[in-house]
Amino acid sequence: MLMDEVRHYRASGLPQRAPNSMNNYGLVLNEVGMRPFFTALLEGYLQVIGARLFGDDQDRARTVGDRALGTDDWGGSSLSSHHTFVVQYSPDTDRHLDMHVDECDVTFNFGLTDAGSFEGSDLVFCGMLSSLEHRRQVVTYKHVKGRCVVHSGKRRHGALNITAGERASLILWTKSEQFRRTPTYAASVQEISRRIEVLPPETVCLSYTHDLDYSSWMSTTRIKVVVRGKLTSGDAELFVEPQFTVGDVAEILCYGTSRRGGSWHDYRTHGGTPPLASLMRFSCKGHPQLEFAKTLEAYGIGDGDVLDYASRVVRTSVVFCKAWDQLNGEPIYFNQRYALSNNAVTGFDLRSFAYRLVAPERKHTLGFADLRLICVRSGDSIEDASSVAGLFGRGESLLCVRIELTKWARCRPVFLVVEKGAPLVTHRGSFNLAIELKLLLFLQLHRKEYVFRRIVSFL
Ligand SMILES: O=C(O)CCC(=O)C(=O)O
Ligand SMILES: [Fe+2]
Repeated sequence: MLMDEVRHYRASGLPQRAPNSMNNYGLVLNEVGMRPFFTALLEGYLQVIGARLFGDDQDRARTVGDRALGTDDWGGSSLSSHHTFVVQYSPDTDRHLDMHVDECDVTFNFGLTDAGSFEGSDLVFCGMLSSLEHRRQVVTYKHVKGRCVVHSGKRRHGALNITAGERASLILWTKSEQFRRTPTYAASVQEISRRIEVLPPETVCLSYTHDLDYSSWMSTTRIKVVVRGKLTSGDAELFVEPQFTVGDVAEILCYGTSRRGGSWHDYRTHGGTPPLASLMRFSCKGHPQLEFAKTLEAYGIGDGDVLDYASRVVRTSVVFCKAWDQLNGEPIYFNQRYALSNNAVTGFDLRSFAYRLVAPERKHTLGFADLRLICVRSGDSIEDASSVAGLFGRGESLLCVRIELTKWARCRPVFLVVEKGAPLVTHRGSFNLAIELKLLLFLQLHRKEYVFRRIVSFL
């Protein structure tokens, strides 16, 4: 019945937003008139359970049956508010949920789908946020319809890929405002330094969104796919991480080699034009002309991950962004991308490109000679004859290039040069995902294929 309501609401066209910052599919039930019902559920039933499992020393049970519970006080004795939503997964929408902790103190997660109607999508629980073992696996759970999993919001968890069918869960994130004001709370949500982890993290507990060291732990095994006779520039090699889906790689090739062909999603749902990649043939392990899917199957390629995807496939390039303010502030909009396809790109190429970007805005008042590029790190002017690849400092993954106009105006376009492939950039002591990776991550999560097509090109 609840799922019927969710479907009806979603079909109604009434306003709705994503259930939380990580799930895109589902519905916030509190926002469609159901808050009072779930408040009653919390007050009538769940508070008691919260107190027994995560309450103060008087309320908290020490054992369940003859097993030690081993939980701590997470404000379960005074749970007072809730954020209640439904999340949904399917192979074509949200496929998985990256490792995370919740924005709450105690989470109640009810399975809404028959276990037989989906495959995969197990919930994986790892350690507590502030423990040395927070990236070690503790238990894996397969949802059962009608059964509720109760866990501390601060336990690291995530959902594995769903490989078939659909799954939905009803989730109540509950909070204790009272507990949040205590010093115990402040101490227990301190993230521990990665440096003092005793055992190395387990891959399944790594988060590509939250772990700065994610890529360094991921498998480096990769295969080489050679694309023959499809590119005007000749044969090309593509390195592929084992986690890639067939679709991920096919899409890259598809976008890189041709703008023709439909999207995988439309093709699977409605038929019509197949994606170009499905018509392509590849060579692998000495077998020429293998169908793409077969090539990757031969290597047991699994599911994809966008950071490695970006780091292995989309190589160094120059991203032109405009920002009116701080150099490392959020750029106001994404403007244009210049692919550094080889080491031969020179300062002159960059300046010509920059000129094409700036000139239309300055009407006809800007001559080519009015424009100079400055490497922000060194403060040096970039000479026309210099190699752009050589501008990256050792180990540096972000290089800012400022455009200077001899006739200076208030608005200064700022150009960022990003070496894709390094998910992190350090600038003035802060860590950030490189802009392109943020975009890729966003696009991967939101599956905005039309935008994706515009920014990813095969080098
Ligand atoms: O997929 C699930 O059941 C868990 C979802 C979850 O962890 C969350 O929304 O916080
Ligand atoms: Fe969660």
